[in-house]
Amino acid sequence: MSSSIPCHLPLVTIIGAGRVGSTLAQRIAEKNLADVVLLDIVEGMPQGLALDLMEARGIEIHNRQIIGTNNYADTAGSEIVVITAGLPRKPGMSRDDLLRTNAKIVVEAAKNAIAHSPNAIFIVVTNPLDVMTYLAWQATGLPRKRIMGMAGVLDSARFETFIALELGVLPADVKAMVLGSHGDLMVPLSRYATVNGIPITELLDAATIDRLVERTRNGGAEIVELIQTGGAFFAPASATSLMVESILLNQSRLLPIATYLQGEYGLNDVVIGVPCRLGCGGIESILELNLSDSEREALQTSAKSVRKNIERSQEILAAN
Ligand SMILES: NC(=O)C1=CN([C@@H]2O[C@H](COP(=O)(O)OP(=O)(O)OC[C@H]3O[C@@H](n4cnc5c(N)ncnc54)[C@H](O)[C@@H]3O)[C@@H](O)[C@H]2O)C=CC1
Ligand SMILES: O=C([O-])CC(=O)C(=O)O
Repeated sequence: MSSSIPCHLPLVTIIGAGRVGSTLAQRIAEKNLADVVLLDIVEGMPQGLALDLMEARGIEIHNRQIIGTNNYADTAGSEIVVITAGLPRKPGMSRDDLLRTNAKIVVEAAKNAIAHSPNAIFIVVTNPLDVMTYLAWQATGLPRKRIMGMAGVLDSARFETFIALELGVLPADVKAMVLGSHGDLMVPLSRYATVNGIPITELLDAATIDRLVERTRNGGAEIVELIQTGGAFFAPASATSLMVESILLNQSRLLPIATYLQGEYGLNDVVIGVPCRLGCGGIESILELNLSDSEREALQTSAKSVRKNIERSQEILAAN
């Protein structure tokens, strides 16, 4: 019997089978979104994790393939490549302290992956996020719509969580956006945060909102201090899987995404989080919000610090 229905299922490669990468593999497979290749430099580890995830399929009731590997040839033809390879920070460190170690890892991963999946859309997760996304963009030579960083979805989810906890409401009823870099200089937009359409400025006083904004800015470090041996991974994996889903299902969701700017928000040649529509071709458009003077200034300050670290990264890579 012949059929014209293609048998090909989407393939997502995750480079770095650590805590974020392996949890993301689980999310993607259990949501039935795609088959997954989990790649790491450590031999045996991605193979073991993949086998473990495969053995759960009957119980979780899905039939996605999960392959563990140390060989980029196994990633060939991926629709999406997610880069989570690299060190996480330890207590007392900033994300920027990871620049020296992670720059080379991300550039190598991006080059190897694009060689086998020239049509893929790339999502970078490794920290420091905005600089690593810039380096992956440089290394692959991809058009900016096909390479982006995950941070804003996570930072916004944290802000929404803290608002929901404060008000005692369902987290899914809270909508907020955090723009800017993935660091202390991120820009949570309180003015645009709502609970089912009601601005939070109607529900919380200014001092409380400031406290929640500060907790959001410190959201990653709060978890690093508690876990001690690494950073957050459940919510980061959820945030990344939401981006993967928006691409694979062509949902055109409007999400804060770290993207290469060419004049938007008055910024050039820098990667930073701004609202983007995300669909099957990648970033379909960038939304330029009307920002207040202080919000615009905060975004400029945030971009300035990313730019400084991009310059540092170029020196580090040139010296290697
Ligand atoms: N953008 C964001 O919002 C977030 C970013 N992160 C970042 O994601 C990265 C990964 O975090 P975790 O999964 O917690 O760390 P982890 O240490 O659990 O996993 C990292 C994995 O990368 C692998 N790796 C190292 N060099 C590699 C290479 N050259 N090729 C392939 N794999 C390689 C390691 O063997 C390890 O398995 C860190 O840089 C962390 O800071 C984590 C959470 C949120
Ligand atoms: O804080 C970290 O190092 C990991 C991360 O980026 C986050 O959880 O936001």
